[in-house]
Amino acid sequence: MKTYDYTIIGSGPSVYRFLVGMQGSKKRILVVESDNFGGICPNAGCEPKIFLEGAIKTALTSRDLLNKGIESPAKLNWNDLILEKKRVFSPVSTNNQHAYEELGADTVRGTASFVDEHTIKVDETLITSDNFIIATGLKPRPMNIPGSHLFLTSDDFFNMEDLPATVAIIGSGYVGMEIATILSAAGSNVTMLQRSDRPLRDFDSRHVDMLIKNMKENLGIDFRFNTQVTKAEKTSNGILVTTDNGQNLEFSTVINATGRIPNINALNLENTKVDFDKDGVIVDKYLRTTASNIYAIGDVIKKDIPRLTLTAQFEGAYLSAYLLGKKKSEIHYPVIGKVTFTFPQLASTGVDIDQARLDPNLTVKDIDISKGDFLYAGTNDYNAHLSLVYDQNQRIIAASEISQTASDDINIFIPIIALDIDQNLWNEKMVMSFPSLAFKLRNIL
Ligand SMILES: Cc1cc2nc3c(=O)[nH]c(=O)nc-3n(C[C@H](O)[C@H](O)[C@H](O)COP(=O)(O)OP(=O)(O)OC[C@H]3O[C@@H](n4cnc5c(N)ncnc54)[C@H](O)[C@@H]3O)c2cc1C
Ligand SMILES: NC(=O)c1ccc[n+]([C@@H]2O[C@H](COP(=O)([O-])OP(=O)(O)OC[C@H]3O[C@@H](n4cnc5c(N)ncnc54)[C@H](O)[C@@H]3O)[C@@H](O)[C@H]2O)c1
Repeated sequence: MKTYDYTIIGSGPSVYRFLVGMQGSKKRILVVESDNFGGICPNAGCEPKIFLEGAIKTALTSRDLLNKGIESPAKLNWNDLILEKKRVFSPVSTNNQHAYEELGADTVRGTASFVDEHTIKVDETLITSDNFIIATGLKPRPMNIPGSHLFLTSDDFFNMEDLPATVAIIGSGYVGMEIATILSAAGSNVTMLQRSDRPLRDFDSRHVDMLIKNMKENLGIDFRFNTQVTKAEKTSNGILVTTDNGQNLEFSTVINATGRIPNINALNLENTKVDFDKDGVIVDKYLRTTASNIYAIGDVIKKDIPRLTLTAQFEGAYLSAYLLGKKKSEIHYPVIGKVTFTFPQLASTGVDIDQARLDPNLTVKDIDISKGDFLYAGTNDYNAHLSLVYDQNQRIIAASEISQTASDDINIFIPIIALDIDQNLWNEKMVMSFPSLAFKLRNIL
């Protein structure tokens, strides 16, 4: 039986960066994947999502400019769009498997579970390894209510060949809000059923309110807050859902977007000393679990920082450097940018802006970047707004933007915060392209 130095369970973005870091080390590495190689991001997450978003954004931008220079807005054809997505993304898993092999790893398909701390079973085959790395990510949170088997998940959404006439999305987090934008732009009638009164808790609440107003007014999305679905049943026309406030609502399709939970059930962690709870595998500041030869990276670990592709990759890169002795210090996360790819987009970086508004030592500047000195800093975007947080030294420590270009604009603020760039440095060392938001910052850093 072949034995390995490192066996990795899962093959998502965290693993890709780990393998890049281990390249040339001569370590014997195995990657075990139960589903698609490359994990969620390139198969049923960020990448197919942003592919769909390209067409969606074009159509919605043209709608926004109707009678302002555009005569007939672009109309989406869902069937064509989803077929094109399938054509482009069908080779992704195989390509990733090959890429991992080219990086020096063996690969095997199957579901891994621990037999003991040095052995896993992949389907019926036993594999031994000196060390393991758990990188199994998250999976959709099941809803324990009658009829929940009728609901689709985000994985199903990416293969939905027919556009539903009416769709309910349960949960208004990142996944729910992005799917709602895409489906409503394509022509579905969308209703959001949200348990609390506040979606997207990670983002500035004022900008979230602006986003919801936009999604209601421009996309016609119906938001129902403080609403929980208590049961669902099949009807001749679709699915009838009942809510805790006594509503009976019928939809062609219902999508469960109530969050994602650590994908650890199949691992049989009970056969190891690895500690875990409902929020994930517990690791120390070196990404070591409580079993001395088992590490964990990516979305599956219990952490306070956002669960995103690039934070997962950062952990993969850190762990490879740590295991090769190139890095001895604890993991220190960099300044992180977060985006929801809605229309408009919402993006932020740095400290929590809602908290900053309550802190007497901090100043928040709210800027309408669709008007005045900032006019058309982005595109012809009539809803653009930027909030910046300054510390006592007048240095920017956070930014939040809602606009059609927020996902790119936020990247201006990441180096400003991470490298502590002040007004002098900005104006002396850099000339931004013009017209652009970056250029318009020349007087406000
Ligand atoms: C709809 C959607 C959109 C997203 N959009 C964005 C975005 O725009 N930007 C962004 O930064 N992030 C986005 N994310 C989050 C991003 O996809 C994740 O943060 C990232 O994929 C995490 O990488 P990972 O390496 O932790 O594992 P994952 O990508 O989650 O991969 C884990 C892999 O482990 C496999 N696995 C699980 N259990 C086992 C087992 N027992 N044996 C073998 N294999 C196993 C799974 O099949 C999976 O392929 C999105 C997520 C979703 C769901
Ligand atoms: N653009 C991006 O970067 C992006 C996009 C998609 C996903 N992601 C990542 O994927 C992960 C999962 O995102 P998500 O949107 O699935 O989860 P989430 O936790 O962000 O959102 C889930 C939402 O569902 C609501 N909810 C929970 N139970 C409910 C119930 N019973 N009824 C009604 N509402 C309910 C919650 O209040 C919350 O608003 C996140 O970690 C995120 O970082 C990122």
